[in-house]
Amino acid sequence: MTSEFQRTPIDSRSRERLAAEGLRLDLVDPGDRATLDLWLRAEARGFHAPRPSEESLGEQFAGYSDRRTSGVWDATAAEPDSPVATVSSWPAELTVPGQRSVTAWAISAVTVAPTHRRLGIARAMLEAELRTADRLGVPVAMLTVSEATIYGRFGFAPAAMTTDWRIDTTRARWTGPETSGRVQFVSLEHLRDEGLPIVERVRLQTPGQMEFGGQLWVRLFGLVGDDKDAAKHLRAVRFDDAAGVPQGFAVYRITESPADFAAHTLDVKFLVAATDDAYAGLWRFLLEQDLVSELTASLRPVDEAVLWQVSDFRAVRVAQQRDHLWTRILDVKAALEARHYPRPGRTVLEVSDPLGFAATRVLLDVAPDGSATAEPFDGDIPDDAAAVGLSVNALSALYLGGVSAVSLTRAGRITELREDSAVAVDRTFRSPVEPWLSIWF
Ligand SMILES: CC(=O)SCCNC(=O)CCNC(=O)[C@H](O)C(C)(C)COP(=O)(O)OP(=O)(O)OC[C@H]1O[C@@H](n2cnc3c(N)ncnc32)[C@H](O)[C@@H]1OP(=O)(O)O
Repeated sequence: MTSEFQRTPIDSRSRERLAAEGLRLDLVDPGDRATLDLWLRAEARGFHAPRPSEESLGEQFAGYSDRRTSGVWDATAAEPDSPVATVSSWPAELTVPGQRSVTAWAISAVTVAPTHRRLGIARAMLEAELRTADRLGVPVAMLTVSEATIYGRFGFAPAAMTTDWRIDTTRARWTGPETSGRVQFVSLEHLRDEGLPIVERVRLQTPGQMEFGGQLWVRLFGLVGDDKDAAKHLRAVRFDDAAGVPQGFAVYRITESPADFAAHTLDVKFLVAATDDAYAGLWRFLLEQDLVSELTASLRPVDEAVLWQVSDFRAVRVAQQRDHLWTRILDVKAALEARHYPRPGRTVLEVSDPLGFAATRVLLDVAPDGSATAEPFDGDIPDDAAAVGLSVNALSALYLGGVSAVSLTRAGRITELREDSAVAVDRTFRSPVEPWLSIWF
């Protein structure tokens, strides 16, 4: 059974634009295994990944049953049934400030074959995705990106950042709280079957987290696709509270140091904790492993609390900090009204959008309970309102509450239409919880 978003016809403007180049933009029927196999092979090639095995193709076929999958075909190619470009998308709940969520159009698997690059194929596919989401009434689009140079031109901006941490465990003595629960080993299969409810339980706590399951979930444990060899090295632990209720888990890999058997590296692949106790218990366990001298943890929050739970601040270093989740507002009113705001106030936002979706002027009016209305507004700026002009990119960067309006103003990305409005916008938009997304999609 396919859903409406999968059945919605392919965008006619992009289809016609590519047809004029002799190319066919089309949907892949999720039940058509042969076509999806060719699509998956093209996608793997597009990301310079190895050719997928038959087993992996079979597993991915199941995983794509709940996605909208599109491709571009060139009838003049040597193998005309193989797509020369791929993209897939689906609606997913994205957490926004105030422990709420908004439906967002997740876009993934954007590839164009090297033989067909820079002909405007990606632009046609991306614009088609945005128009399709808009037509379906989805107010925000989102993606995680291979390169930070591609998606700004389509109105996207980074809204949640991430940090890769590197910890010298010989210096990082535990000074955090004692916990009352216990950590125990579980199998990867156990986590696959039992772990997702814990992830779901905490999803609304952090802006930027998204609803996920299926392939994106099992992929974390290397239990699908051609990563099964690598999964042999993974270990999983679960934290149970004093009452025996599972409250978190971690998946990690230890790599032996060839030079020194007491200097292994522990790499944290995924860690989720529903309570502070679980967080402390899992981190302490990971930091106190014998024969390990270094811990690495990638795709973690920029404000990782473990920094404050060890004896030596400088034992914890940032290996890398970068953009991670990019968002793109399509419907300003619906997007802004979906989240909550930390304090009441009024703001006039003049939003520009070269692609048209979000070009508007609204009055954002935040009530004392943090809820807001964002009505189209063409009057004079009210005396008590802040007012700024900004692109849809800048508004999308602000959306999850992790990017500073003051910084964007200093950078020339926001124009104050009334003095000191940047500070006021910051007070309105900033989230007390730093946005973070814990997966790639
Ligand atoms: C959400 C995700 O899936 S992220 C993954 C993105 N995919 C990859 O990184 C896989 C490898 N790369 C590719 O497959 C392709 O090079 C793509 C998809 C990035 C671009 O496809 P193309 O069809 O060549 O892009 P297209 O010709 O439509 O270009 C669109 C615009 O983006 C620009 N652009 C395209 N690729 C890049 C790039 N890698 N870096 C910067 N700009 C780029 C073009 O200059 C063009 O700009 P303009 O329209 O403003 O003049």
